[in-house]
Amino acid sequence: MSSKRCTVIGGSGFLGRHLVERLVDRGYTVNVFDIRQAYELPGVTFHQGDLCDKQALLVALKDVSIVFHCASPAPGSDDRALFQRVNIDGTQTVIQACHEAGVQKLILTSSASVVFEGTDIKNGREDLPYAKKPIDYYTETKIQQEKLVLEACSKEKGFLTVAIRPHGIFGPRDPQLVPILVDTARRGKMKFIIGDGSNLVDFTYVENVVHGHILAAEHLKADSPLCGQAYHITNDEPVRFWDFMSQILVGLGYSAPRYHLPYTLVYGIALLLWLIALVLRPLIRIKPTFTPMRVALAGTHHYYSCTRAKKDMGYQPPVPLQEAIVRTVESYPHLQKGA
Ligand SMILES: NC(=O)C1=CN([C@@H]2O[C@H](COP(=O)(O)OP(=O)(O)OC[C@H]3O[C@@H](n4cnc5c(N)ncnc54)[C@H](O)[C@@H]3O)[C@@H](O)[C@H]2O)C=CC1
Ligand SMILES: CC(C)CCC[C@@H](C)[C@H]1CC[C@H]2C3=C(CC[C@]12C)[C@@]1(C)CCC(=O)C[C@@H]1CC3
Repeated sequence: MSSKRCTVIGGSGFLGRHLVERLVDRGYTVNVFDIRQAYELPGVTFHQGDLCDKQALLVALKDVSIVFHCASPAPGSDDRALFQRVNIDGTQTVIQACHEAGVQKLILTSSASVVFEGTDIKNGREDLPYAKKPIDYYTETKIQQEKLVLEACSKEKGFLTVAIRPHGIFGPRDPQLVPILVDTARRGKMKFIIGDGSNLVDFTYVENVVHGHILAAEHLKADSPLCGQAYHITNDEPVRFWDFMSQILVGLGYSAPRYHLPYTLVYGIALLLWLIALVLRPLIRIKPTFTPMRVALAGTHHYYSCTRAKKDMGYQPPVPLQEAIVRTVESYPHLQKGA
């Protein structure tokens, strides 16, 4: 079995597709497994299916030595059953399928948010405890998913696992950060800064996240420290949340937010709206823009140390933040003001 044959579960998604493209450039033979096929690429074989379906997975894992698992329901969803089914039950199925197919390495895309409880994290390391009160169902199931994958690591069985924890991924084709930001600005709701605007956050360029995944796959060996460990992968350049948002907005021709609102007030209102939406759900479906989760992310410090990734796999972010912002803004001409 060639060590350069791999399957990317979730390979039609934002991160997954960037990962697939880079793997192909590096001479890997790549299968994509996803519930949807979003594109075609020479040399890439697509397998459409649900990762909860072991038989479908086994076809995509045949003769493969590395599996990257970067599929998840969208974090913004409030469908608890879906998160449980895909992130927990589905990940268990992925692990079983890897065993049956003789896969040697499983690289999970986890999230730095597994330790975030809505309060400040400054230069957080991987040994911070998992959040006892995760901020949403997404985070709750990402914690369980990461535990499952790391516990499955077994040198005896020849099955090695590692978890990559990126934070705030952005870049070309991201369906989330820039589109939500622009939509909010177009509706005239990006006028306010939540809190004093000094909170530092990690935003990580997608190519740097891809680089971290490939380094992890190539350094994961029975005698390496990576086995069964989690690694933060960030741009290693914490930035003020509101400076980052303003740079993207101004780059696309919109005004930067200017007026300050107290964090506790906005968080309280977001919580109230969330409760109202919950009560009214049987009658009408309301999706507030400022959810408690988004307000917490916008108003607190949350940045992480990637010292462990530097030490164990020689990680350095290849694309600096300012260049990443320019590339991202240029990649969304259709979201420019007036377009
Ligand atoms: N976007 C971000 O800022 C961050 C994302 N992550 C993690 O990175 C990973 C990739 O995220 P994105 O690329 O942003 O999301 P995405 O939504 O663009 O991609 C996820 C892919 O998973 C596929 N998928 C979902 N359910 C599936 C199922 N049952 N079976 C097969 N495929 C399924 C989707 O069709 C999609 O193509 C996720 O695991 C996410 O939790 C972690 C930290 C930050
Ligand atoms: C309306 C504005 C106050 C905020 C607009 C931007 C947000 C959409 C994004 C800012 C931080 C982002 C983020 C994530 C999703 C998009 C943001 C909320 C994640 C929740 C995605 C999944 C993760 O694992 C963690 C990310 C943290 C940062």
